Amino acid sequence: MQIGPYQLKNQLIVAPMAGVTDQAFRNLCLRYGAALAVSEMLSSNPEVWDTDKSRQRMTHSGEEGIRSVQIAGADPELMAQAAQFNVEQGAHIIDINMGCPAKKVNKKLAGSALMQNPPLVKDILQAVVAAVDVPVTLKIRTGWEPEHRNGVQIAQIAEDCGIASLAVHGRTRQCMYKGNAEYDTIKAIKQNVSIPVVANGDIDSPEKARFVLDYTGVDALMIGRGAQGRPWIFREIQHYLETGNKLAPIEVAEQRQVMLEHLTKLYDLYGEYKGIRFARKHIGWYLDQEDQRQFRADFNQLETAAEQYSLVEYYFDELVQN
Ligand SMILES: Cc1cc2nc3c(=O)[nH]c(=O)nc-3n(C[C@H](O)[C@H](O)[C@H](O)COP(=O)(O)O)c2cc1C
Repeated sequence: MQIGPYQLKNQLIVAPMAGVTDQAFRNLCLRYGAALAVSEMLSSNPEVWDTDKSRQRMTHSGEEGIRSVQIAGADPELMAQAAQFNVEQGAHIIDINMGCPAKKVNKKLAGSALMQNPPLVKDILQAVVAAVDVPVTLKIRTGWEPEHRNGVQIAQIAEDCGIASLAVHGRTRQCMYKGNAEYDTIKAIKQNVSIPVVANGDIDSPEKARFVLDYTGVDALMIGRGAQGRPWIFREIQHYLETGNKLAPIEVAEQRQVMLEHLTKLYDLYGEYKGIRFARKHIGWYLDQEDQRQFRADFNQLETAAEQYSLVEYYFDELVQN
């Protein structure tokens, strides 16, 4: 798939997930074969750019691959300024978030609430596309609510405004994360625009990836929660798409190495206090089985990076010995 001047090496993209897809996690996914990883959403409100959180999200040094930075907001002028600012900070692609149902975002009528207001969508897209020389991509849901699935209309507006590619999460705003993602609207969108379309929602296995590609005819797939605690899912899916065969599950030694590296990167990125809190979330996803419950409980009690690191090492040493 082509996004402006960038030819993606395959059809797999890491979904933006605030609080999850930081630089440490994006780099792991890219190493395991994802062609592109979209950053966590950044507010278009300049008043918050000077916070630790925004600064962390805007840092790209050490970042591998094509840098796609997501912005969120509802004011065309502020969105245009945010896009320019992030290009100055090193973004290669600007992604606009019209897919987020979070209350905090929607109160300000940003994220997926914008889909209720197609003229405003047009104003925002035109302003951002005109403001920067890099490709601008858009992420939407299928509509505002199940009775108003206006994804096709918004997609056509996006195409007219010069959006370089469109990712669609197969739920409406009202559905939040309930039920299953539906792919019929995504298929209809693909049939009604000529810009690249990316399918998103509930793609969590190689077989599901194959199914969604075939069913919708889209150009690429975007994977979010399926990669939590499993960044190697991109290798598994790519292998399956290429060969039709499933890879053996990841070896214990490799999983150990990935988790320990991930911990180190989290401590580096956030410092010890915040790093150990982020680590609890990620380690909980890596080791999420019922028989790993005691491990998780023990891990979550720890208050230093050194103890967390040692407990993960110990866990794997025990696993190899038994
Ligand atoms: C914890 C979390 C944070 C998210 N943050 C964002 C975000 O910042 N921007 C965005 O466009 N979507 C965000 N999303 C939505 C995802 O990008 C994706 O559309 C959704 O999770 C469905 O894909 P999945 O089933 O592969 O997870 C978030 C989802 C989760 C679970």
